[in-house]
Amino acid sequence: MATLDEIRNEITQLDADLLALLARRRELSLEVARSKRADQRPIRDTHREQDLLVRLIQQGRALGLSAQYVTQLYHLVIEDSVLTQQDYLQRLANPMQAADETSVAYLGPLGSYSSLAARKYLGRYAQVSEHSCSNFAQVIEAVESGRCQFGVLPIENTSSGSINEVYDLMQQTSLSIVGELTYPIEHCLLVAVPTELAAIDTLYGHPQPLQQCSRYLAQHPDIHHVFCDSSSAAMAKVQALASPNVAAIGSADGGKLFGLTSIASGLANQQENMTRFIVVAREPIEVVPQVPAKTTLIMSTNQYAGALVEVLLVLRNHQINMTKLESRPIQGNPWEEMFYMDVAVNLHSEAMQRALQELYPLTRSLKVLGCYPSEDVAPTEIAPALLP
Ligand SMILES: O=C(O)C(=O)C[C@]1(C(=O)O)C=C[C@@H](O)C=C1
Repeated sequence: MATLDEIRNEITQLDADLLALLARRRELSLEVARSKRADQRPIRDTHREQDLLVRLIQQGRALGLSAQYVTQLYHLVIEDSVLTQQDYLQRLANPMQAADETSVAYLGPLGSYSSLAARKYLGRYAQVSEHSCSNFAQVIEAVESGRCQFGVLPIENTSSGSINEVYDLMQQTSLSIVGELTYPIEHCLLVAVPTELAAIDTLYGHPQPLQQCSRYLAQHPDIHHVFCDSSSAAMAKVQALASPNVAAIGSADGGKLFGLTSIASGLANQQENMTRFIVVAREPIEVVPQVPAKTTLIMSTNQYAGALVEVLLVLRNHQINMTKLESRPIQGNPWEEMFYMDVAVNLHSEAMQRALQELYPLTRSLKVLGCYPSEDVAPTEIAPALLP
């Protein structure tokens, strides 16, 4: 019988082979992207994906691998392939995004959810210079002034809803939205020294995570909450205090940067706790027709009954799918509302251009905040009839 070391050596070698194969697969998907660019075909081909998944499930079964395992694996592989192709085509169309180096501003020092999201979004750049800010307005200012190429701002959370301050800042700025990403949020109670929940009397946290964990925190009414500018500021505070009576609320990954350990996890009201971030830059980008796009609009409607309905009818008549509608008061004009809208369409598509022509006379003000690649790579489901 082989020794444990021998078996592990074989696993190590196998893993290296798997990675080399995945890297080769990625190279091939880039070749596909080049060919699709030449004949203007969309990146996504769900028929091809269905065929591929059905075949792989059959092959997997013959090897003793479950359909669920194979499907999960390949959803990930295909997502990577689609994103790699999108990124390639987008860089060709937007030379400003083709450089190896970039800079980004976000809320909170290293370890904040915004910093983790920024790192994920800019993962393909060889070098990223990071600027941490202590509020959202500073993030906007860092990009407006040209000190940073990108700003990453949270816009909505599945648990606590829209982040109004960011919507309000977007009313004022000349920046464009050039990207989006959704980042999973896992809130934990983080401590600096070994302790237990019953000993905690003070909890440091950013108001957003505290709100997202309101139900859990309501079960511990004796714990006093102290608001901080960011989750990292809360973690730094707890690290500095090094007391068994204090904790911070934040991600386990972020906590590690401050030497903190988690004593309770999964605290959010909603189990699927995700934050959607927008990425802003000084110049708008172009989204190539092969890449699914989203456009964000901000508008104020005329003050008569049914004005918003008319706007929505224009979208419906052009078969434009609205993925988000948010209203915010107009600063300085009590009782008047601004509407933010995300629509799943390219700004330069014929449908959107026609809709805009009809929307201008129906609105008092209308501004396009940006058109950017949609990050959703919805996994292809296999029609039951095709299941092997
Ligand atoms: O075959 C293609 O057209 C590809 O783009 C490659 C690929 C894949 O990774 O297998 C990726 C996206 C498509 O939706 C289908 C398949």
